[in-house]
Amino acid sequence: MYTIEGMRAIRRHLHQQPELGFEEHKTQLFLLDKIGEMPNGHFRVKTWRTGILVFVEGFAPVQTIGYRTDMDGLPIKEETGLSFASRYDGKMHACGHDLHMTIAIGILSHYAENQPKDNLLFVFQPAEEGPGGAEPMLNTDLFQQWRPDWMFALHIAPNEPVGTVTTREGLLFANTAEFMVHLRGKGGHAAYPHQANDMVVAASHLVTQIQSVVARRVDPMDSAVITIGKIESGTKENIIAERADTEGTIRTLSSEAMNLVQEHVKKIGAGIAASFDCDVDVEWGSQYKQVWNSEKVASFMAFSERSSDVNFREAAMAMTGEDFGFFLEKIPGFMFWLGVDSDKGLHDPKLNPDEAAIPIAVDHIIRYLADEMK
Ligand SMILES: CC(=O)N[C@@H](CCC[C@H](N)C(=O)O)C(=O)O
Repeated sequence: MYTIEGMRAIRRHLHQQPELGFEEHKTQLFLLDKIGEMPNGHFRVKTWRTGILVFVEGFAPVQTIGYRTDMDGLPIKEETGLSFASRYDGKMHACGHDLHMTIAIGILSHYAENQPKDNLLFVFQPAEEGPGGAEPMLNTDLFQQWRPDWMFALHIAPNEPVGTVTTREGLLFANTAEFMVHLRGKGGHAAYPHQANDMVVAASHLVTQIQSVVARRVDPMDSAVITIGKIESGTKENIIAERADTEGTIRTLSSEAMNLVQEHVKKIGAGIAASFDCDVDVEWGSQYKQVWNSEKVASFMAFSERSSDVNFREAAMAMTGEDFGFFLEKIPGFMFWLGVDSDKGLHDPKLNPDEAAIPIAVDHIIRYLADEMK
């Protein structure tokens, strides 16, 4: 089994080579190497696109338990200044997937040397940040052939101290929908706005009106967030822009609120097109199902509560998204947060999770699985 130093080296290697969704080729090769180095007579290893499935045969199986990690990095320029910072300009493991993968490898290395009683399925899933690897992976014959009876996963929590584990029954993470709005008008000279059709002004109205959907359309007892994370428009201060392109994401606690918000984004797009006499095209990207923890989480919560190696607290719902929700829609299971104590949060260029959380998670999960396989 990997030592703490061994796991740290794996994490740092992965951290240096972040790859975007479905481009995790080097990550896949590196993980396959690590899996290949383990005593693996009872492992069956298959790849799917840039992902990996490892089926660990139990010696007296009555169930198959799945454990999933995501693999991709984000298009963020790292600013941590760490000696092992990303070597790929403009890409960073800023959502902790380097730790997630390391923890999965750490657990797997234990079962390489200690054949489990039940079957285990380790799911190394690509493209969590987009366009979404969970849903297509779930639908493969390969996954269905090894389909677990239940499964679980973790996500790092920068705002929680190391040693803290939190989760809850029911909704943990929100429904999400990415959207892109493309506005097309007529460019021109800054001094002659009446001869042009300014897409900077149209996009500004669009962004402001979209924010009013949450304030004035969603039931305040429900909840939603719309973030426009990107606007691209214009070339120079004295040229009226003929085009503007925006990208955003919608987060809701209920699927009803998601339908309502999407309808209103479309209506606002049509309204902007009419009032600014321009073309507006609303395009939808990845849409993730909520992460809904089944009753299965109760045994993990009870185990964590009585464990002296972690501090357990019940989690609040979060507006983060996770395509692990697609697995949980079809297979009972749960996700939990793992404290990594970073003063910078997820998707921040200075995110710096404390690596001390890695062996704590590995040990906690191995002991939990031992309890579940009794
Ligand atoms: C845990 C986390 O940060 N997850 C991402 C998931 C991205 C979903 C999708 N790309 C979208 O933006 O809708 C998150 O941003 O919450």
